[in-house]
Amino acid sequence: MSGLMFTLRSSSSWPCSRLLGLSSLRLLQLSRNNSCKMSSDSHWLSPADRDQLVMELRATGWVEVEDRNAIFKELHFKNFNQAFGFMSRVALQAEKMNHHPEWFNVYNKVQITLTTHDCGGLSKRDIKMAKFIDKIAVSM
Ligand SMILES: C[C@H](O)[C@H](O)[C@H]1CNC2=NC(N)=NC(=O)C2=N1
Repeated sequence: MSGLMFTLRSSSSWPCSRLLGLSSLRLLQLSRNNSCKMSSDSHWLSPADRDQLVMELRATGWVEVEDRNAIFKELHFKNFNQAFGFMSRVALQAEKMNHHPEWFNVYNKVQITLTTHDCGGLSKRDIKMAKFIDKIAVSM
């Protein structure tokens, strides 16, 4: 079924989102989810796939972020050199995938949060990046 396409002309006092009864955040989420699902590489995760894959990542120390559709892990290395070397490897992979972590480093610790901003939540890219991170971390 083709989507209903229409143009809303907002009056000076009523922005479009109010006319639809939708908050602007919800509109943003809907548009992002659509762009994620419609993206040519279809990285969108079904709820069932998401739950299964996140459960597998829990086994290697990933946890779900409470108020976000994201996953988090804290990694510890022998020293800063090793931590930074790890981050360099992940950075190259992030550029290759065009998918970048949210991360924080202090000395030998690296805290990583993965989510797909274009989708407003987890996508297959996050799973792929998490598995890459786990692989590199054990090789350091
Ligand atoms: C313009 C650029 O391609 C996009 O912003 C890419 C870059 N890296 C990204 N990284 C992550 N984690 N999520 C994204 O949606 C994303 N989008």
